[in-house]
Amino acid sequence: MNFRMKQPDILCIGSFLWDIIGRSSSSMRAGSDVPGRITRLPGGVAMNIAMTLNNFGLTPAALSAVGRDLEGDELVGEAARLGIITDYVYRSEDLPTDSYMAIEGANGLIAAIADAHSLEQAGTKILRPMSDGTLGSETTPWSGLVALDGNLTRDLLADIATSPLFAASDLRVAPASPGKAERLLALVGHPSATLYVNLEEAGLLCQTTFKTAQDGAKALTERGVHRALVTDGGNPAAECLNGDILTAQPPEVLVTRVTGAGDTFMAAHIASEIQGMPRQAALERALNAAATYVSGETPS
Ligand SMILES: Nc1ncnc2c1ncn2[C@@H]1O[C@H](COP(=O)(O)OP(=O)(O)O)[C@@H](O)[C@H]1O
Ligand SMILES: O=c1[nH]cc([C@@H]2O[C@H](COP(=O)(O)O)[C@@H](O)[C@H]2O)c(=O)[nH]1
Repeated sequence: MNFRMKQPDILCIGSFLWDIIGRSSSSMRAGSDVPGRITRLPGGVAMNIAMTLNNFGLTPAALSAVGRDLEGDELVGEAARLGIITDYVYRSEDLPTDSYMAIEGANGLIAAIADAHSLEQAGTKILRPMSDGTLGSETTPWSGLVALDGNLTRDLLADIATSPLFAASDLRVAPASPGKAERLLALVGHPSATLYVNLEEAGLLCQTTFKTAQDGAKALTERGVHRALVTDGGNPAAECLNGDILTAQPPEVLVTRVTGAGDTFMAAHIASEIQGMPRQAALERALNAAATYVSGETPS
């Protein structure tokens, strides 16, 4: 087997796009026009998860839609440079590479727009390598890990929930944003999916608000989610599987960044389970890794 044909440890399905982030040290509001810095970084939830899994020593493969434009070439090149397998990405002739734009002031995120239209329009084409025999087929489906993000349309998520292509996979699912959290309702009732959500997203999925991660995880599984992991910032997180609830408290840290905390938690949890850690130990390691990340260091 040559290097290019390296078998992935996990398929990351969802958004691979460019994040364009404008940051200013001034406090901002709607209509502000202030000096600051504008950066462009690889982003999209599936890309963020893939990058973090890579930091934990895993080899992820991307399943996504990326345009055959300059932005797409650069994005695929950057992902490959970071160690992500990009051979299975659907490169569209007519759809542009997606992007996400956010404005952050001294007073936090002012607003963001996610333009994931190409991913949405490409639909099932992004899954072709799972059906044409490259990574699997209906008769011999992919039987490893899958990290799925909630940027896919609700219809495609509903197809995935019943598709024979995913019947043997260990499906780990993350919402794309609180605004898209409800799309994950398509996976309620799936026999083996694990959902990774924060407390707000747990509430959105259950059309209520929860006081603790424990309540959120319990309610999600009672509604038909196979396994739920719910985080709550610096407060205890919970995992519920078959009515059995585990909780653990993240260590106290000085917070210097929060964007990406949930992705770090999910990637560290998946990596810990691949290494054979039992449930409580995997939960604790993931909480430690995410706390280390928010404190400004790079966990591994
Ligand atoms: N203030 C904090 N102190 C310690 N750990 C934190 C803090 N905020 C986040 N974390 C870590 O990041 C994880 C995910 O954070 P959370 O805010 O719940 O998710 P999201 O980033 O998805 O909103 C937490 O479970 C914890 O491990
Ligand atoms: O509808 C979406 N919103 C946000 C993201 C991604 O999520 C990250 C920022 O989200 P947060 O601030 O919640 O960490 C960015 O990388 C962005 O590309 C996405 O894929 N889809």
